[in-house]
Amino acid sequence: MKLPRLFFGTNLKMYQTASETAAFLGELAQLTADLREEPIIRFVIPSFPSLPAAGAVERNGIRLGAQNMHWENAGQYTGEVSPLMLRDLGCIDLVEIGHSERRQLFGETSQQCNQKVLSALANGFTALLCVGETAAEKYYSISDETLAIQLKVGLADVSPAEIAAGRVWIAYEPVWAIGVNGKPAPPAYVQERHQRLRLLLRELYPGQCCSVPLLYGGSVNSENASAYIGLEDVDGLFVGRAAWNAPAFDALLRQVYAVWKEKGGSGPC
Ligand SMILES: O=C[C@H](O)COP(=O)(O)O
Repeated sequence: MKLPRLFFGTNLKMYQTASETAAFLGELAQLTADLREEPIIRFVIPSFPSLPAAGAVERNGIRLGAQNMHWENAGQYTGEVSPLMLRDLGCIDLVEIGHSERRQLFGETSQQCNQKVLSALANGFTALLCVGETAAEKYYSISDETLAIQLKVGLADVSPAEIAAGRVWIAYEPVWAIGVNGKPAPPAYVQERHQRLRLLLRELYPGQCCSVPLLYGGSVNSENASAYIGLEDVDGLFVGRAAWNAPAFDALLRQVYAVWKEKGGSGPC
């Protein structure tokens, strides 16, 4: 069985003001309007303050996400944003959880990611759970162990029904491959990790793992994107720097879509 859609989106991290985000999204919506009826899920994940402005833009089906979320609806958590606050905006489709910058720089644990995943699902959002090993974990050949822990803990108590509904996405992003100092991962290495993640999902959710798209992220650009999306177990790409202006996002998406169609869709499961 193949996943019937290509997943392609960007995380804007702590870049772009609200007005810049709205301009980016508006241009992107126009450029990619003809792709709306294609089997592609396009998504953009701006900063919190940009979400209302982004929500007001005509997006032509581009989904909008938040970069993080607390698991409680309200409470004494200075500086945090609750699911209730995101729901109230009325424009959020997905919530990104456990990006390596959150785990590495702000000490987020897999248990906290799990609370966020459960809360995101309970609040009607799609949960985009990010997993990835550090350079040290790779050096000690424990990448798969790290990924298994992050996945199993992150998805604890997520029901097969939630999985079947397609409301959990996984992004594999090796920490050492992300950002300006990142080193692009060899495609064969990415395929091995994705295959292991798929096997793990199959064990956790027999018969349902096809409903979970596996996205790859980390220094994706026009040079390497075709190789990554051509991999058997890569269902989509989660891009940073290379997709932060609308023409670049659009061009990369079209390049990737052509390769994805050539390989006959995503999967197998
Ligand atoms: O969320 C996106 C990733 O962190 C990838 O960022 P990058 O493509 O700039 O390395």
